[in-house]
Amino acid sequence: PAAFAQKYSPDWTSLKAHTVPNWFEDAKFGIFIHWGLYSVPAWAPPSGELGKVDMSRWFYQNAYAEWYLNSIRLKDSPSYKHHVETYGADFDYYRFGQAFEQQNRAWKPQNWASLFKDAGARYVVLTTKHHDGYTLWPSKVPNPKRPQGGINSPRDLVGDLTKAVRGAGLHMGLYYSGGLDWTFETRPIATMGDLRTTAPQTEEYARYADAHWRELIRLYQPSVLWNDIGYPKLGKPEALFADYYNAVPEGVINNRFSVEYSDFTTPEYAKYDKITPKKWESCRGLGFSFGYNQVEGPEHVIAPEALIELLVDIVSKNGNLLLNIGPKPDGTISEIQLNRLNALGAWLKTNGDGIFGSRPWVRPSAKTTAGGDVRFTKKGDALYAFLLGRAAGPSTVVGLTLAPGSTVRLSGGRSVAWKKTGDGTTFELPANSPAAGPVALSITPAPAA
Ligand SMILES: CC(C)[C@@H]1NC[C@@H](O)[C@H](O)[C@@H]1O
Repeated sequence: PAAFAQKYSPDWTSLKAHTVPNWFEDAKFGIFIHWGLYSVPAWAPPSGELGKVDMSRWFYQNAYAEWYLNSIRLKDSPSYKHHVETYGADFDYYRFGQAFEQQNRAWKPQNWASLFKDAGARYVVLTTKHHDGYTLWPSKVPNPKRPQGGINSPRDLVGDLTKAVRGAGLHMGLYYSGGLDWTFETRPIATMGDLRTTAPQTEEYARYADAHWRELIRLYQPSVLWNDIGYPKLGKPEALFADYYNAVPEGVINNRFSVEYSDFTTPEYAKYDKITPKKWESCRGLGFSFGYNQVEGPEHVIAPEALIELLVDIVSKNGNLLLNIGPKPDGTISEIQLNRLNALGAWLKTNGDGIFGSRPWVRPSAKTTAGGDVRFTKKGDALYAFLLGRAAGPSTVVGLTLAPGSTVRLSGGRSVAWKKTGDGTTFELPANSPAAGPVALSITPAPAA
């Protein structure tokens, strides 16, 4: 057979012909995984969510446990104090590699794949190289700054998880820190300005990062290229993108190569407040960190109900939620993280019909006369209305008008009586609200507006 036509050429005009594939539009919910050497110390001051801590202090009290190496380079940080007390001032960060590699030998990736599938996730994104430069696959690309090695996992953690995730019917995406690599640049980052000036821009690093992305695409054909913190100016993203799409036509590329083209944007610990036509994906940890942080407790972790409502809100506005899990070095996941995944999975098992495969309606939200929040999605001939905040009994959605004879059902099929009122439509909900999460109503036919 003729070779596949190389549909994409290395120029923005050609690349802009790529459209977001349905699988990513339909997926709505993915699992991010931050796993690496930082998972061994697993320590950061839980100072607060990104965006809620003054940036002049953020780097000194960095809540991101995956930033441990940078944090201990700042000698007046709580992390440095912890490091000296726990490991000693002379303990080099990369020595955590021994514990990480020893402990993850017992890891069974299929346990993660089943857990994420049961949680309702449709795709997974794993860190392949975070800012510390350690690769979670046995890369054949030599690191010129680490001739002594110790910077590549001997076990193909990326390949093992990719195989298990695909075996469970989920898509597999890969994260790569293209913008920062602390084996190429050892100066600490204390300000946003440092973030820019410590991004390696040498030809040597550009070749290294490009070779890494190409190796990852060749070995794993990832469905998502989740680059982070930009890309070296001497890198050739247009060529990388064209080669990627020609190899993985249903692939998607995020906006953190910081070039003029992407398939989706990536608000971090943030979400948009209205329907945003360009596809977007909101990412966050369950607590304040992406890497596992052993000192995070329930007071730092999003509550189950808030997590479910977060997903519904994001989906009503054309987004996906990429929810992070930070595993321990041996691959086990903390109880509180499991608890949140199970809560989300339980709600989605009953109410996921209006989430997966849905698209935004003409407007994302409404209020009830009791002041409750409502979110909408559309799927086929049905409008889905999600009544947040444990709605129960007669509930009136303001400004919503149904066609005469419309059918309204609760998830699971029980029909719901409704009537037109002056303010909108009153639904006779069950007297007791569900265990956790919004009441989901399907309304057919979907009102026009
Ligand atoms: C959203 C997530 C991928 C975060 N991006 C910025 C990083 O500095 C941070 O550690 C984390 O990876």
